[in-house]
Amino acid sequence: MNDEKLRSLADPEFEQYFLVSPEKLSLLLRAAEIQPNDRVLEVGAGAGTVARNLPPCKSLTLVELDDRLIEILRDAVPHAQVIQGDALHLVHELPFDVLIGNLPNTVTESLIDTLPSLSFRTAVLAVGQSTNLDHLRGKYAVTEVTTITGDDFRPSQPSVSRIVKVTRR
Ligand SMILES: C[S@@+](CC[C@H](N)C(=O)[O-])C[C@H]1O[C@@H](n2cnc3c(N)ncnc32)[C@H](O)[C@@H]1O
Repeated sequence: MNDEKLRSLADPEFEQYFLVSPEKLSLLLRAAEIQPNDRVLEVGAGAGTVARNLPPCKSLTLVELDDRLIEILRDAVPHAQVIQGDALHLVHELPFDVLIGNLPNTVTESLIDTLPSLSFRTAVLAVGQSTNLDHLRGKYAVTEVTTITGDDFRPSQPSVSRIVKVTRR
């Protein structure tokens, strides 16, 4: 999908900025360490710019709240199961080994609070610059992968986010 189409799809109400930087996508994918037997869940999958770059895995499920993007995701990533709904509810219902998410910061912070109640091996999440992750550090190793901002996205994202990797100790 070209830049113009991504810009026209983006709805500020949903804080939609789609990650397109090949360098940042590659860092994100490397951090996720997806194995062929993994069940992968991406929450807030947007237009599929991350999902279509994911390596082969046992199953790929994409959750997106905005119903305008559901058919676009199905076309962009035909091998994925695409579900319209709220990630904060669906993470409790869907099984996964690897979780990937670049959601609005307030949603991510709620997701982070709920992580200890979920069963997974690795989560790779975009978080705000000031999002506090200290409460995860006892149970999980939390490492910073990279920062993403500006022209890493279409449209350009005004704020800076951090991609963090969370793995069970
Ligand atoms: C910043 S965009 C990122 C899209 C994609 N992950 C990427 O990096 O290109 C955030 C996406 O999360 C979706 N979203 C917002 N709240 C959500 C929620 N509660 N559950 C699922 N998706 C949500 C938005 O509609 C939007 O597509």
